[in-house]
Amino acid sequence: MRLPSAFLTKREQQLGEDFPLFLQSYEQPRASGLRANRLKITPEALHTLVPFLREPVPWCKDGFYFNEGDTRPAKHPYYYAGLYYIQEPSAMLPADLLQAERRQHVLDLCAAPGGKSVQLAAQLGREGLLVVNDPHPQRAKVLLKNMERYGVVNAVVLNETPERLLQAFSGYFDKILVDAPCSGEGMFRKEPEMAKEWSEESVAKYASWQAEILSTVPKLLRADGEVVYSTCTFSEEENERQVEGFLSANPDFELLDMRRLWPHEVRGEGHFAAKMKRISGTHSFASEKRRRQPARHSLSLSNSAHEAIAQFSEQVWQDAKRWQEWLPSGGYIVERAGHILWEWEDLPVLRGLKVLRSGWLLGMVEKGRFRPSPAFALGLPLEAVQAAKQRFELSTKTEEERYLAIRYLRGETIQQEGKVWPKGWHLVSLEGYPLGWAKGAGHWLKNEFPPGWRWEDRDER
Ligand SMILES: C[S@@+](CC[C@H](N)C(=O)[O-])C[C@H]1O[C@@H](n2cnc3c(N)ncnc32)[C@H](O)[C@@H]1O
Repeated sequence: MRLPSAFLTKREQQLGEDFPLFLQSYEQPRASGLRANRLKITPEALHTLVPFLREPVPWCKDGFYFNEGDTRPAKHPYYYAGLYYIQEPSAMLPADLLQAERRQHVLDLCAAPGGKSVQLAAQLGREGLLVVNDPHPQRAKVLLKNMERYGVVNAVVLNETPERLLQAFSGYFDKILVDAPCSGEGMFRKEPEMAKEWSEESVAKYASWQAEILSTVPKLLRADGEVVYSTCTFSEEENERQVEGFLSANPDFELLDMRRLWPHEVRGEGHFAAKMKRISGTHSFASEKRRRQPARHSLSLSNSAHEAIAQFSEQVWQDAKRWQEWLPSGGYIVERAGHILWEWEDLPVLRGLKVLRSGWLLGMVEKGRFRPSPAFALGLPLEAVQAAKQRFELSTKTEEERYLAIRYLRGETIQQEGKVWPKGWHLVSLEGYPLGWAKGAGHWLKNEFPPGWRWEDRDER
């Protein structure tokens, strides 16, 4: 691979006698990894279920290596059920360093496509609020899709600049991840095109953007809150210098931890992460920004919406009220223009912000009928799958079964000899994990797996 000479000179100055080892790392195959999605499955259970996992990633308890040559993990029905996220191993470091805790307010400021957001969501569990943001409109859409695919129910997805978040979230967050846009020097082995675009000017340009993004953090973070700043680049200007600049501009913060992963020292492409904590000050969320909320667990639904969901719940679970059991605690149901959502109770007023999603989209009420969203299925806990009476269970145990699962994921209508499906909604699951919806129509099962989410390789069997 041809690397820019100014880039090599900089690394030589930075690494000294380790520089030849660094250079040699470009001749090694790159490391590939995936991470168990704890919202669905433990790493131990995933390891038993999936044959292609290799050793654990040392700095991430949910991560594993896999060999690119053996398999394509993105072409497995388990991937569609959100059981794992394919992630470059060193990219697993920053969220593990931040460690979100139950009931916290967490912000992923530069979040798309959402690898670290899913990781933070799993740490948070179904309690607390995860705000994920990306200012790039198309990337924010991918971020939303990933939140839904991975069963994250307590995320707010925004498409904003950091500065504009202040109007709603000043002093609101316990933890913030700033996985900043960077010159991507750690991506050259994976995407050699990036090496061609690299220049000293681009490093300087990113460094100035990073400082600007970081400058909003103190205003968004509460007293004694923590921030992790990370990049997938090597330059000191984008890493240590940013941390130094941040700490000198904000003397109420201290450095808790700072780590670098180098590709010649670990199996990974390289990453930088620094954790800082606010040690003094009284910065706090202005309570007047809280919304006037209905009581906890309350259902502020119109009668017609209530009836429509009850009818749907009776079809799937044979009980009109059963659907409410699957909602996390600490939130409430809202209805907006026919959209039914579960939202976290502590959400501030979002007026004026570009909101792609403000919680768990359960579905829509159209002409008096409830249409469940794909996100509703994928966010359901496993008990909800077990309890479903109208359920279409798929498997990957035999070739035939695996092929049927792929046919569902491709969006095909399902017909099976001698099989009759009662009318109404059926929850589709894969070995007990929720996957989507289908509609019974006698000898047919109409596929409701959404077009943008489908298995695309037509030749795959
Ligand atoms: C390194 S990527 C984030 C990767 C992501 N954290 C993940 O793990 O999947 C950086 C992101 O920052 C976004 N970005 C660019 N300018 C930004 C800004 N001024 N403020 C916040 N995010 C920005 C980019 O659109 C990009 O999606």
